[in-house]
Amino acid sequence: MSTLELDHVSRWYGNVVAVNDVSMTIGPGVTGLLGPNGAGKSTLIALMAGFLAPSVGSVTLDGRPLWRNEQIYRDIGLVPEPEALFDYLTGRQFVLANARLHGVPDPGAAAERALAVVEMSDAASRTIATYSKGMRQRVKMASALVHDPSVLLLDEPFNGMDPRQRLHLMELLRRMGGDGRTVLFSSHILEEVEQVARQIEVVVAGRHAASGDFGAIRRLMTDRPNRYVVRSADDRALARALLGDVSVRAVSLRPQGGVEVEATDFGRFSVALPRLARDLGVRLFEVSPTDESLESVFSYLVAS
Ligand SMILES: Nc1ncnc2c1ncn2[C@@H]1O[C@H](COP(=O)(O)OP(=O)(O)OP(=O)(O)O)[C@@H](O)[C@H]1O
Repeated sequence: MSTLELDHVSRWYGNVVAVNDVSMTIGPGVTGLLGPNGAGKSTLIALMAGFLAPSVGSVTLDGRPLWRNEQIYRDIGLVPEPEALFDYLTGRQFVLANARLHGVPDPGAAAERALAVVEMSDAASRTIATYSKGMRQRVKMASALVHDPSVLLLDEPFNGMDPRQRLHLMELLRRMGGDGRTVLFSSHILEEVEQVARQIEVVVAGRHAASGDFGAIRRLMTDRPNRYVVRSADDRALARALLGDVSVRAVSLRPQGGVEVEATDFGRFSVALPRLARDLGVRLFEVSPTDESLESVFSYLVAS
């Protein structure tokens, strides 16, 4: 059982602050590292893998510092995001090379075991150039697992996978977590994370924005104020009525037509709007959210 600990960690590249004063503890089981593009997820994973030194703060595995600590690499498996594979090698040769690099006692047996775990034994004699995206991901996973590490770190492992490959990988991650390994994977998609991860850590613009199980994170995201544009046959009358409803925090008439509504409670608002329109005899033409982008959800989390 292994626990990764980040204690007030910052990392900058020149004058770009990629990770800003992050403290978090990653224990056994599956943890999802959620954040929009550029949030600092890859930098955090590189810090946890011992590939990068923190500019400030410390990253430890069971109390041992990760940076420049060769012994610790035996405990860590990393599945990086870039497709840096050797296409001319077969899957088996690639995994075997990694087993040798790690200096495992019986590299041949270790490679076969790792290939079997990711269900790649049958395709192991083909060159990597002939693999699909999902197969490439699995062979990377096999090479990360070949030395049987207690910690597995995966950077955006679901990117570019089709639904079947996605389900397969989710199942594999669950199994790894269930075996007591400390598994952390990054993603920018909440739905993806909540299907596998027991614990979710949210990072935005280098900062640690939220932490909890998926229920807690989901609540944080859906309870934020929601903005909608409503177009109707009589915007002014509708705006007046909406302002009187508890589910609505602010209403404004847009110069180009339509009412902009800030709702505090989406559930109540979705019931109140059609009821008010019906009572007023006003026809509704369109209701559309104005800020459903993931970035706006994340910015709300950081601001709160
Ligand atoms: N080697 C580098 N030199 C300069 N800036 C960097 C370097 N690596 C990352 N950055 C910057 O640090 C910030 C965080 O990048 P990082 O790749 O860690 O984020 P991310 O959440 O993994 O994003 P993505 O999902 O797009 O890979 C970004 O602003 C990025 O441009």
